[in-house]
Amino acid sequence: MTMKDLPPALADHPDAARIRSWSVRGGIATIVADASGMTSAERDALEAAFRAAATAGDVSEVRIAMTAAKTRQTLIAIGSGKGGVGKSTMTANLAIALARMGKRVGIIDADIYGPSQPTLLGTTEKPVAENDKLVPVEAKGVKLLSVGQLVSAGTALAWRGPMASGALNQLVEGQWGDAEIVLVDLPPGTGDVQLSLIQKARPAGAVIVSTPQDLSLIDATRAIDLFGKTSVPLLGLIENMAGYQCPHCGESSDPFGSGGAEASAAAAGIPFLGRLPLSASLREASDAGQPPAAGDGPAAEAFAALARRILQQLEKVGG
Ligand SMILES: Nc1ncnc2c1ncn2[C@@H]1O[C@H](COP(=O)(O)OP(=O)(O)OP(=O)(O)O)[C@@H](O)[C@H]1O
Repeated sequence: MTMKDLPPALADHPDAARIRSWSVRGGIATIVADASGMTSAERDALEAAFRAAATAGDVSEVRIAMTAAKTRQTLIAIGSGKGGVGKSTMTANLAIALARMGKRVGIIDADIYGPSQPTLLGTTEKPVAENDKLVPVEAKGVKLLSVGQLVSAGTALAWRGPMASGALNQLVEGQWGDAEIVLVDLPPGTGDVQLSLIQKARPAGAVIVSTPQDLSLIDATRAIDLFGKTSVPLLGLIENMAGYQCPHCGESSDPFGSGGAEASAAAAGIPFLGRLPLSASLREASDAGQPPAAGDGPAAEAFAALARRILQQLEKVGG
């Protein structure tokens, strides 16, 4: 019996294209169907619908195997040498910008010192576990698993090496399903927690976020070294809080100097991906769970441009 012999009720099902093989022997029908990209509830519903549609005529028993081609996620680590440079804000907005470009995107918020992604994406939903794996929540079109969803910020802060690594593994090994790109918001710094997370997650590339001050750039160089030592390709450096445009007179100034990040990137031999200015409205919107990348102002365009450059670099390193 071939696919052409599908019973009419099965052939007419809107998801009939998912049927990979069909056979009947001794009154037992066997269906193999592709369940890629479906949630477990959708998968169960489809299995029940196929079973009902196949039970006709000589068929007294239906065996169904739902398979899912595992989407290989491309992980991109977002790191910084020091805290407070806007790494989490950047991660949330880049994820949304990538999603708006049609990518299926996830975020792993591994920042045990300040897991802020739930706030940035405006969600308080907690992930559930299915088959011992955490199922990411959806917010602003992005899948999210965060340390902040598992424990209080104070608890995470007190974690030491193995505990932190164990918890972070749970995030990495979550049910990322059809997500193509997963951004990993790393804890700031270059210690053991970062090292073991990088070794475990094996990101396809890393992006470093820095502010223009010399001290931040020195720390950024340490983060660059960390990825270099662990053989993770550096996709480039983003300069955040670069320059300030006065909301009253419109005049631009560079309180922390200008050109430092570009020079640091050049010295380290990595691409400079672009800059984002210091902006009170960006801070207010981000902290209120309204990422500007989801809107259509100049900030959304700036994040989209950074996201495009990241994809270009990713292609170059074969990620
Ligand atoms: N370009 C910007 N202009 C103004 N404020 C910004 C900008 N980028 C980030 N911020 C603000 O700076 C603060 C720190 O940002 P964020 O939490 O993203 O930094 P971080 O590097 O992830 O810090 P940590 O790793 O310590 O949690 C937040 O209040 C955020 O809204």
